[in-house]
Amino acid sequence: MDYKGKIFLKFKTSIILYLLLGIGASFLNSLNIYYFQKIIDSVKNNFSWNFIIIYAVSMILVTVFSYISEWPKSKLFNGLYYYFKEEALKKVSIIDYSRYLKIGTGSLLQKIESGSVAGRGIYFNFWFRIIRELLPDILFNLFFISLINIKLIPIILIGYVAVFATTKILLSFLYDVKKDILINEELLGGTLVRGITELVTFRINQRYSKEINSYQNHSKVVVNNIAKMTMTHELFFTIFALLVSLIKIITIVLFFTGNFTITIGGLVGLIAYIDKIYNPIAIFNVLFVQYKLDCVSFSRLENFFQERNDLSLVENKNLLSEKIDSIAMQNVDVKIGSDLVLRKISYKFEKGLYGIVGESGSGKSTLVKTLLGLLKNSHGNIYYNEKNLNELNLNSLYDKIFYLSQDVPVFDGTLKENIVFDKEVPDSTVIEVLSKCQLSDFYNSLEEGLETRLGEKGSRLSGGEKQRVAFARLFFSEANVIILDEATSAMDVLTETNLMNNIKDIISDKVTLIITHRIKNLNYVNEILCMESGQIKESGSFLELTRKKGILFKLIENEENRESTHGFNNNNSKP
Ligand SMILES: Nc1ncnc2c1ncn2[C@@H]1O[C@H](COP(=O)(O)OP(=O)(O)OP(=O)(O)O)[C@@H](O)[C@H]1O
Repeated sequence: MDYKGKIFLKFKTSIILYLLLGIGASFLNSLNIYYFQKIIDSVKNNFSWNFIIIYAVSMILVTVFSYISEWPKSKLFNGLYYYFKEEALKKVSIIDYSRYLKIGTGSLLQKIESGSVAGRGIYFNFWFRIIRELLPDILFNLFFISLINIKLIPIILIGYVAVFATTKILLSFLYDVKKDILINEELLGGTLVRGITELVTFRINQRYSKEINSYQNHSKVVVNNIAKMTMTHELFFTIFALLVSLIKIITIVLFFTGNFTITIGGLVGLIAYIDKIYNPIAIFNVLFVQYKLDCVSFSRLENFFQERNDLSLVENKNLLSEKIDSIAMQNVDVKIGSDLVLRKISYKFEKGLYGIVGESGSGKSTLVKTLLGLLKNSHGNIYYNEKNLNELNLNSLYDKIFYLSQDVPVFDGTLKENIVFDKEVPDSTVIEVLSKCQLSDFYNSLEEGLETRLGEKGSRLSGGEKQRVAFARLFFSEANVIILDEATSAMDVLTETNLMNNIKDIISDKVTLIITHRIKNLNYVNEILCMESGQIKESGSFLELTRKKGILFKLIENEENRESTHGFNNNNSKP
């Protein structure tokens, strides 16, 4: 992806203004010195007001340019940083789901943060600075020095080589130190985020002392290296200042020994130019070290930008405009990495209720994620009505699917937002739905009612309450495929039964798939699919399968054993 072109188009006005103002200020600064030396010389000869006016105007303009520059500078500095993050968010919206799983959220967040800072560094701190400041400073200063005495140019150029070579040696050391700092800072970031997000796990497993120790070790390395880096920087600028002073002294000596002819004003101007002319070289070397490091961080973000997209979201044009009456899977295989997780699945779902059961890891969620188009089948075909899923535009499919995953189902918004999203719905209707979802008591306990914020990942709700809030969405959905992946797992059996009774009317005339580990009460579904090792091993009605005494029967037995082992049937054991 060509970011240079994209960035230029997005920030065209700010970039042009910022560069032109920088080039203009550089020119005016050099012009200013030139006229200063002219003023000094004119004192002895014939004094000229013109020189003073140009000198004054150039000084005033530099200040004005510098003030105006703050506008594009601020826009570019912040804009570039947020631009890369926005691009990352756009990428997440279309990335192939299996690639997203592979990268991992924590690592992705870190890549986006450090990549955005590095991307800004590459364009704003390196390229823009070279174009608006360093190159113009060199060219304009050389030009005006040549006006004072053209013979000085070769001497200045020799000085350039000396400054460049000396500073380069020091900076190779600086690069290694900075690289070490970056690596340890990333580790520090990772440890801190983990420590904050995993409070319960780490506290109960008494892991914090180990985490804090590891944090201290990395922070010690960072602090020491920053001190080393500061000293190298200072050494660098000290040596640079010494070199420039040496060049200035040589120039003055050459002048007084009569080795080249120049006016007093010319000498003053020359000394001022020498002060400025080597700065860009020194600054370039320092910037280049950071640029190389930024390129490493940015390339990680670029790799993410180049990850495979889900073409069904991006390119497929086939829309699913009609209602979904059936989903047919024909000989479907699904691989995650190199593992074959679903094998030869053939099944046709029609309007009605389907229970999907099986031991943990048997492939239930994978089956559902494949039907949702998140995971891609490596073999076989899936048809929604008669349309092949792999040729459908997924967004047109998602308009017709209601899905509750087993992950946290609510977000940090108000109770009402969590249920209706952006739809305009009267509060009274939402409150009615809350009662159907067994949430009346919960709702009545809220001081701010529907406007109550649920907190990050619904932190102020119990597990079962979160799931019931998510269920309430179903009453406002127009989907005709309903997929519930362990969506009632955190509810007690009575609440689950009442809730399922209340939604039965909504779900029974649709294609409804219910994944659950609570099997013995699953007699209300039309058909049950039993999965084992990524295959559908058994299917049929609850009665048929229990009579058959096959997998379903065994699963129910296991469930009952689990319950009695964990004392869930306490009532039975009471005298
Ligand atoms: N992101 C992943 N990377 C690698 N393997 C995975 C991934 N997700 C699932 N799997 C593997 O695929 C298999 C099926 O997992 P799946 O989540 O579909 O099982 P499940 O039947 O839904 O289990 P559970 O009842 O515990 O939720 C498992 O062996 C699991 O380890």
